[in-house]
Amino acid sequence: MNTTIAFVGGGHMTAALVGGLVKTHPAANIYIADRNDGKRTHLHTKFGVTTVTAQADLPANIDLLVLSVKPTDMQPVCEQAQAATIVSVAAGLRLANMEQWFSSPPTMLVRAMPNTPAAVGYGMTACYARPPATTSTLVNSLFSAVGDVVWTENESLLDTITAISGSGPAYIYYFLEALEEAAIVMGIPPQMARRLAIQTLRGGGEMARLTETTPAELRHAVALKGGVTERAINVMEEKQLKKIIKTAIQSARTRAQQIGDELQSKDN
Ligand SMILES: NC(=O)C1=CN([C@@H]2O[C@H](COP(=O)(O)OP(=O)(O)OC[C@H]3O[C@@H](n4cnc5c(N)ncnc54)[C@H](O)[C@@H]3O)[C@@H](O)[C@H]2O)C=CC1
Ligand SMILES: O=C(O)[C@@H]1CCC=N1
Repeated sequence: MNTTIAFVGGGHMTAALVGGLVKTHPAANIYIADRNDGKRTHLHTKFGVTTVTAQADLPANIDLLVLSVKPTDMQPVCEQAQAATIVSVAAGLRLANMEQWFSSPPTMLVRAMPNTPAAVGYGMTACYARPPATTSTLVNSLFSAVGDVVWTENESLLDTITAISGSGPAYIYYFLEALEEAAIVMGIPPQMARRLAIQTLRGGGEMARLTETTPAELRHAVALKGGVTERAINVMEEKQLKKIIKTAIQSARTRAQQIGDELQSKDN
């Protein structure tokens, strides 16, 4: 992918995308605008990319512009944005809303929801394009360089996807914290506890990915009747852990929808 890619916003999500991208894409073709000095220094030092203070200082010949600021900071960024293909990774913000903000509308506008494991090539990104049912090869190559990509023709699904795979890494880290803390409380040395927890999560995920077996069947193959694991699963069932997780995810989806509503009502 020998294209010029620029990012507005050099925060967590951009750092993750660029971290994955530089493994296959020349750093010389990546530009990042961020008003924060520390973020610019960090990104330049770590990845060798070019950083600028203001969006207006980005080069004119950008093939792909990724807008990666907080949803509430998007309007002035869109007003200044100039590129044939523009991608927003902002949670909640709807494309119909964004379209009203461009003084120079792009030919292809995409709303994407990536996640931070893009940094290590294991990202998951969902995309929706305007006009609907179109896809962009350029945008697809950006996100497939850092993981898996799906396209949807239904923009509202992106709010749900945000709560599943956009936020999902945080749920996984939370579970990891719990696994690790349980191990330490029961006497395992901290370093070993982390290793046990991470490799178990990694192995479980990889096995679920590589086999045809369903997650429930994989679970039953571990939780033997009358055995050890069954006791733990029973406690999780009694405490309705699945219900808690589903309620939590619905709450995250509601927040994504709220962000979209708030930005829309600000515009009307
Ligand atoms: N952090 C995550 O896991 C994910 C974040 N997102 C989305 O990505 C976007 C960025 O999120 P983060 O990187 O986590 O936020 P962040 O707060 O870490 O980074 C935002 C950056 O934008 C910069 N900025 C704001 N306005 C600017 C402007 N006009 N010109 C130049 N720089 C400007 C800030 O200085 C900051 O460094 C958000 O819209 C969020 O919804 C999407 C998926 C996952
Ligand atoms: O929490 C957030 O708002 C962003 C969107 C998905 C993950 N982080």
